Order: sequence, then structure tokens, then C-alpha cells
Amino acid sequence: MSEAQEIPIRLASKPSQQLGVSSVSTSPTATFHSPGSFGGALTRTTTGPAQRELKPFDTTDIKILLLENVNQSGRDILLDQGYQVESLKTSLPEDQLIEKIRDVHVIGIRSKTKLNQRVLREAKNLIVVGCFCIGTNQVDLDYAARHGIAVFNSPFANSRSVAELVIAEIITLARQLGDRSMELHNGTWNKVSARCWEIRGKTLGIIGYGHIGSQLSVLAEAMGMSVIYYDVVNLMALGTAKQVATLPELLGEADFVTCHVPELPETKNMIGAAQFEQMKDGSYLINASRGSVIDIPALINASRNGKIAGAALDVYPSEPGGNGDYFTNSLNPWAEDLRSLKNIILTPHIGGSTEEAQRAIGVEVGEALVRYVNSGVTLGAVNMPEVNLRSLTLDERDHARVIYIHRNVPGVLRKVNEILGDHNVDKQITDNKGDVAYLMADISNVQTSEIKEISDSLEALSSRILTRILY
Ligand SMILES: NC(=O)C1=CN([C@@H]2O[C@H](COP(=O)(O)OP(=O)(O)OC[C@H]3O[C@@H](n4cnc5c(N)ncnc54)[C@H](O)[C@@H]3O)[C@@H](O)[C@H]2O)C=CC1
Ligand SMILES: O=C(O)CCC(=O)C(=O)O
Repeated sequence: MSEAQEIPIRLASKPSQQLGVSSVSTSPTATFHSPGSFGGALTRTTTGPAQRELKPFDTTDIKILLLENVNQSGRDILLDQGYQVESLKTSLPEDQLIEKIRDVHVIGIRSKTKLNQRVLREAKNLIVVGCFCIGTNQVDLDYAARHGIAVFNSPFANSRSVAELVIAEIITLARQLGDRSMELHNGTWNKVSARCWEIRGKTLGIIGYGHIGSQLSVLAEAMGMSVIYYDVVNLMALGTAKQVATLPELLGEADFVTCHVPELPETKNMIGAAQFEQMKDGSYLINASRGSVIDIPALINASRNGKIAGAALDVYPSEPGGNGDYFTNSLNPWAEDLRSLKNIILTPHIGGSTEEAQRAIGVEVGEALVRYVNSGVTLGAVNMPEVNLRSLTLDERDHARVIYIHRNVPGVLRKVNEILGDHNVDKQITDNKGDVAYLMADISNVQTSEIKEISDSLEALSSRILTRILY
């Protein structure tokens, strides 16, 4: 009899797929459930030894909440596992979010959903957050880590989309295309060339030369622009771009200034009244990073007094949770002043909103979530050490994978190994990030009846944040 026939098999949500699951259901945060199977095995064809799926829980018990219209590619990966997936198109007001988050093991969000302490404190079953985007500033990463909640994102799948949007905006601003188009939509023919420019030979100043900034640098040079950049880190210049030492130096030289920094205390209002003064007369400002980076009332002044010739904004200090007629003074007190400016492009946070980017993000984050839930691997986590162990194979039947997230204090390893010591520790890896450490060990010669004892002993240690045992 093959191993796949020896274990209980239940149909997953997709009839074509059979998942090996244990006969008793439980939450993924539960560290133990009654003996049912010792190898929730899914027979797969792989090169090399067949890998075991590690799922102590019934996959249909895993509850996932996806907000903000996560791409179908990500939803499919989670549904294929048999997880229960609820998917909403918008983010949720905080009180509704708190109600929903109490129940779920996994939450998937984009940039709008704020997972602050108040929300995370209520998330008693949550083990992992998937940010289906680049930015993770909307999550209290430190609080999450200290409560054993891993956070994953997609660090560069939408970088190219943002860089292309910025290229479009540079030309649109230089040629006043937004205004001309709006005028003609209103029936007005207004053919002008005054203060309309080619971008060839102009200088682009990039603030933040990371994934997006450096991609943009290459595209801008291909269009004949000169590129300078300012970054807090000393970074290799691509092409003939040149790093400048200070922000004022960049602002004084650039015809177009574009921001690609993360939201941090240091980047808040990074471009304010003083910085507009340092910019060249008639230059342009673009921000597709985070709304907190620009002091918008200062931008409104700089536009009205002619210091800048135009601006493009994709992000705002307050953004609505879903689509609709929300861009008013009740959302941001200066919204209507901003809307009335000349040569200003306002887009609703669409920098990463392309089919290509969203599909790729869905796959990347969806797969990271499945890896974490099913086998504890933290590769790509942004708030926990990155820890990986090779998968157990189907031959390794009496093995269990112990995951112990704990406070990073002296003496923990000794105590953990005392607990695991009656078994054969086949592999063990541990790493830490700040105050939090992540230990993963594969142990053999384990009987199902022993798992609860191991789990209880680990849970009793004072260093414990979260224990999971997968088998
Ligand atoms: N509009 C949209 O739809 C999107 C917006 N974003 C935003 O763009 C930001 C940048 O994205 P990536 O390029 O992928 O990030 P990244 O992390 O690859 O690059 C950011 C760069 O900014 C630099 N930096 C940090 N603090 C700085 C400071 N005070 N002064 C100068 N440089 C500083 C860093 O050293 C780094 O090189 C993200 O954090 C996110 O907030 C990202 C994707 C889509
Ligand atoms: O598309 C989104 O929802 C967010 C894009 C973004 O700002 C990011 O990836 O950080």
C-alpha cells in the first residue's frame, strides 16, 4: 500500500486536488491535536525525494481574510490549499477590522489597511500577515514580531510599474498634457508651446535610489535625461547617473525631483517650504512614495507662487479605503485647493496598479503565506529572522517540525534542547532579529502521543512567544 493510501484523504475545495489532512481539525495556532495521522502526506511528483506536507491542522480550518482586492493569482494559491478565504474589495474601518481579525489565522492587505497595536492586540488567532505590496509601514512590525506574527511583502514586483508611471508623468508635466486634455474635454482648444519642454537633456533628481529609484534611473537615461540621486546609503550608480552628497545639492540641480523613499520618521515632510525654496525656479515635483513625505500645503504655495511649474502626486496623507467620490476637504483639509492647481497630476495611488505587478505580487505573497503556514519557513519575512529548513520527505514518517518563536534572551537553546533531547534532533536552525528569535528543529523518533508533551513543555518556558508543531 502506498503512503498516500495509508492516511486519511479529504477532498479540498477544488475537486481536482486531494490534500492529505489529519482527521481532526484545529487551528494553526494550536500546538497539538488528537492523534489522527502522523503524516499528512500529499503525494507529489518532484525531482528528488518526495516531500512531505506538514499540516497538523485541517487545511479547511485555516481562515484567511483578504482585503483591498488582492489579485486572483494570490487568492487561487490560497484556495488551492483548501483554506477558507474571504476576499473583500476594500479595506475596512478599524472597528469592523477588529471584529473580523479576531477570527482569522492569516490576513492579506495592501497599503490602506492599518494593522496597528489596537488591531493586532485583538488578533488572537493571527499567525501571519501578507502585505500584497512593497510598503509595510501600515503594519506595526515590531509589535507583530513580539507577538509571534510574521509579516511578508513583495519587495519589488511592482517597482517597474511605478518607474514607468513616473516616466509618463515627467513627459506629461513637461508638456502640460493634463491641462490641455482637461481643457479639450471641456470643449476648449488651447494650442500653446510656452513653457512646454522636451525632457531630453533635462536633469532628473531621484530621492531614494532603491528598487524603484534605480529602475527609473535607467529608463530616464534611455530618454536622454541626466540623472542625479540622493540616498542615505552610498549606492552604485547605474549608467552615468551620479550620486550627490546632500538633498539641497540635488534640489538645486534637478529640473524634475522625484521621491522614492519609505515612510519613516526621517522622511516625514522631507519636502517642505525650505526644500521648495531650494528647488530650481520652474522645476517639477513628483511623489509616488508615501503621502507623508511631502508637506502638501507647502506644495500648494510653491505652485501658486510659480516656484514650481507642476507636480504629480500618487499618494496622500489620508487615502480612502475604497473607490468613490472621497477626494474632498473632509479627507484631507487642503484637497480642494490641491485639485484647483494648474499642471498638477493627481492619481489615486496607482503606481503599482498594473496587471503584471498585481499578478506577480499575488503569486509571491500567496506562496510565502502557504510556505509559512504549512512548513514554518520565514524566507522573505520582514519582521522576523529568515529561517529555512529543507522539507521533510515522505520517508521521514515519524518526524515532527518544532517551531518556537521566543524572546531573544540567554539560555533558551539549552532549555529547548533539554525538552527535545529525548528525541533525535535531525536538524535545527535558530536566528534572531532584535528582541525576537525563531527556532526551527526537525526531530525524529516522535510518536504522536508525545507531541502534546513537547508542546506543553515549550509553552511553559518563560521565553515563549509562540509554539507550533507541524507533522
Ligand atoms: N505609489 C505606489 O503605488 C507605490 C509606492 N511605493 C513606495 O515607494 C517606496 C520606495 O520603494 P522601493 O524603491 O521599492 O524601496 P527601497 O527600499 O528599494 O528603496 C528606498 C531607498 O530610499 C533610501 N532612503 C531611506 N531613507 C532615506 C532618506 N531619509 N533620504 C534619502 N534616501 C533614503 C533607502 O536607502 C533606499 O535606497 C516604498 O517604501 C513605498 O512606500 C512602492 C510601490 C508602489
Ligand atoms: O497597490 C497598492 O495597494 C500599494 C502599492 C504600494 O504603495 C506599495 O507597494 O507599497
